[in-house]
Amino acid sequence: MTETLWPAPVATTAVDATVTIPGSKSVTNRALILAALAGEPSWVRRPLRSRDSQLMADGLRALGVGIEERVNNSSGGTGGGEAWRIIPAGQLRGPARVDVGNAGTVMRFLPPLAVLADGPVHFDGDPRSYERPQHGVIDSLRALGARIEDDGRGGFPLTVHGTGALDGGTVELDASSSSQFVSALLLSGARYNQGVEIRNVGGPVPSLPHIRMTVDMLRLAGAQVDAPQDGGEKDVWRVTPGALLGRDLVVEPDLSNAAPFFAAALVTGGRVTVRDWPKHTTQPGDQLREIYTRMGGSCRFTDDGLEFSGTGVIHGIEADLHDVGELTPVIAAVAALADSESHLSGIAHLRLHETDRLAALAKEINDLGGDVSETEDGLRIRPRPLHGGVFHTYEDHRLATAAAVLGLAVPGIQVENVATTAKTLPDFPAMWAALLDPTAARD
Ligand SMILES: O=C(O)C1=C[C@@H](OP(=O)(O)O)[C@@H](O)[C@H](O)C1
Ligand SMILES: C=C(OP(=O)(O)O)C(=O)O
Repeated sequence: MTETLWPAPVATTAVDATVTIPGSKSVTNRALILAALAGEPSWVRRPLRSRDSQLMADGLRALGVGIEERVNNSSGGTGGGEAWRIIPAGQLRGPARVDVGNAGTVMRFLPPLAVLADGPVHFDGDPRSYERPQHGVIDSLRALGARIEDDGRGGFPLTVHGTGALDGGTVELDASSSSQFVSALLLSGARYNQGVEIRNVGGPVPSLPHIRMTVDMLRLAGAQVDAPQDGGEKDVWRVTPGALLGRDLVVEPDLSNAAPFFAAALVTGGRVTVRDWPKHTTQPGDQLREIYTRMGGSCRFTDDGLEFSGTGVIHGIEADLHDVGELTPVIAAVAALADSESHLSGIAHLRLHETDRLAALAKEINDLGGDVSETEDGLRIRPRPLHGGVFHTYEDHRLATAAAVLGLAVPGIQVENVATTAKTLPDFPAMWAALLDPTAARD
């Protein structure tokens, strides 16, 4: 097979740009699920339009949900731009076929909703979807009363035999490999006859901010939720049965996708502003403010958004990224350009993400002359002078953006399959070019 290679542009001067980052994947896909389960239509404004959100929208459409994509709507409130009108199905329908791609949110969030369809829903996805853990969703749904046929190993392809309703109740699971198991059951749980109570009996759950996002969004849709974040029992989440309200929601920019753009400020000693950075958010990307500051940058809120400045000197970092694992690839790239060693921990679960991210980062950075080793639960990164070469991305959007960050400082990096960024950031190569072109960046 021939490789498609993208020459990562080198920064010849310090960047100085203001960037609009498309909507959050995690917020968009939760908003779509909650709108599909609501008792009335909803608006989702400034949604992310990417492979993962398109897969979610197509999956819901297959189940009978109406999703009208409108550009420049004038139906009021929050200004122009894109808005999706979501019309719940009344009765979700089967038979249906759903492609989950390699989208964790689609593969985990849709089966719990499909149990409410009135017929079989067949799920399949990319080869990697066969390897990513699904047991926390499938075994739990079975324990709550659902009939599911799988591949014999508890994963995709699988068929959920929807019967229009699910008893629900209490379920124990091991959510140490993905927070998405908990979010998935909570999101649909309000529509189960007895609601759902989820008890994690495994190790610590990663990505807790993403569960907070689920809880907050459920509450805003009118659901009653108990969660450890509010003093509830540790490792127990509960949603009471009830109708969900339609909402009019503006999706925040995807703060995790801001990671490479702020990294450009750090690496080049420049300045990048991300527009519309929320003052309060459950997105894990908000922790970039603290992490990149520890690495030598500084940030401040301006009238436009959040401005990050770098000096060109980057410090290594000791960081437990258990809560914010999806930031790891870009942080690892920045760390490889630092003036001292870094140790990233708490991220063993990244071996089960889009690819084995720990192995991939170590191999690809080392192939450029780096010195990265895998630890039991993370990476040790010792900065070395790097050289050009092909950086493989393993169909992982965040590997591609990490490679682009390295390319700012290291001439001759060729990124294989940069198009994989379309999972959450379809216009990445054009956005990156605009970042580096002062006239385009001053938009
Ligand atoms: O619920 C979500 O939207 C997400 C939860 C996290 O998954 P894990 O808990 O599997 O890491 C995160 O890494 C992923 O990018 C998005
Ligand atoms: C882990 C990620 O995605 P997914 O939703 O597919 O789990 C990610 O975006 O970094």
